[in-house]
Amino acid sequence: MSLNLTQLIEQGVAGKRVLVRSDLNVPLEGTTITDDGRIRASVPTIKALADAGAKVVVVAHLGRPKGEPDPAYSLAPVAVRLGELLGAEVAFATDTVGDSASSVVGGLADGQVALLENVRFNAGETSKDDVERAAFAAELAALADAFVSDGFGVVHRKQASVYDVAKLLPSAQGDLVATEIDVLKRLTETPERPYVVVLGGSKVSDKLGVIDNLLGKADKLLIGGGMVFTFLKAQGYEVGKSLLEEDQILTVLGYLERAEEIGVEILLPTDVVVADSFGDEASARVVAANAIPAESLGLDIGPESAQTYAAALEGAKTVFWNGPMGVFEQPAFAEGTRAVAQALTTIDGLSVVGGGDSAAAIRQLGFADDQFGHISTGGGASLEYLEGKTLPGIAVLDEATVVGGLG
Ligand SMILES: Nc1ncnc2c1ncn2[C@@H]1O[C@H](COP(=O)(O)OP(=O)(O)O)[C@@H](O)[C@H]1O
Ligand SMILES: O=C(OP(=O)(O)O)[C@H](O)COP(=O)(O)O
Repeated sequence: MSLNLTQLIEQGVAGKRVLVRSDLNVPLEGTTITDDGRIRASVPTIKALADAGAKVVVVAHLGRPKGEPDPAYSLAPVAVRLGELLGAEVAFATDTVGDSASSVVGGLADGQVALLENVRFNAGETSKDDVERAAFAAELAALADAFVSDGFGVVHRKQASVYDVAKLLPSAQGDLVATEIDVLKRLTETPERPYVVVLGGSKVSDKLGVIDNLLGKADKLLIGGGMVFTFLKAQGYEVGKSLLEEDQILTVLGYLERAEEIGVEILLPTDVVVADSFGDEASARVVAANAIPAESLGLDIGPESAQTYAAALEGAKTVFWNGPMGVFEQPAFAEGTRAVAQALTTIDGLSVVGGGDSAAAIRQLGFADDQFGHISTGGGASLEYLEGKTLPGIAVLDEATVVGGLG
């Protein structure tokens, strides 16, 4: 069992430098943060440590820069927002493990917070070479006396600031990671029935693994978004220019057959909103799902399907939703996502929304976070957990212990 945050704090963190891995990967337009959900979710762990008198050193990534500094991916705007949410200025280091980091961390008073520049500006962070990654992790570890893993969105990544550093410092699990895992456990171990899973979005092959694992657990699976068309094709329908993963058709057929055998309902849309080209709102129109014209592409589930899906969610006691039902970024293709979100707000039980785009979608459509049971900060991480995979950033903490206090 890994150490939790309270246990670490009880070891005495006052005056100690605690490195916190948070997931502050927020959407930016220029330097404007368009959804600060991940920063908000990271605040409680950082604040608990600061309140206990620790010198808190936050390490995080933004986007996928190529292992070298790239101003477009600077965390500087995030430091400002984090400071606003904490109610105290956050010292920002303009590098991750260089002179600026040393001097900022060295200058921290007890209870103060610093944020290091984007950890992915260093090739060692994401290197596939264990030695190179460990060397970079050692540079990070040199900045701190203890480590707290709180970036749930990255616990499925075997990266230096998530995995290797936990082997070098007394390490504990942060409260955000603990909460996320608790909720996901409820989805996999003893879900209250009926249990409905809604899957959409565009990363089709990423999500098929979850279907494999959840088929035996859920009562109903509702399919939306870009996933729809691989299913329709598997059933022998034409899908025009819609998103299609040809190499997954056989896998999908297998799921459809297994679902029928074990009595799990897989719902597919009966109508679809199509357009002549991607995002062409002017040409949006509703067609039957089995009659998608060859020259058009499906960008949302249709109104009849939206109603069917909302009805299928009625009375559910457990719901997991990952991936928007359509290209919600544009009003003409947002209604399917809105209908599912609306239905989720009426669930008398546990509703979990996972995935960066799904969370952004519900906020963009005007829903409030507290209308849902839990909004996960990790899309890929929650999917991998539900697939039954071992998450490196979680597993490594089970090996880490604090022996004899923090010294
Ligand atoms: N029918 C569709 N065709 C293409 N893209 C779609 C379709 N439906 C939804 N999308 C897109 O899927 C994206 C989100 O997918 P994904 O990243 O898988 O979700 P999440 O981040 O919630 O896991 C959105 O940008 C949305 O526009
Ligand atoms: O945005 C994230 O994941 P998500 O899109 O799966 O929710 C995390 O910050 C992880 O980022 P990564 O997928 O670049 O490792």
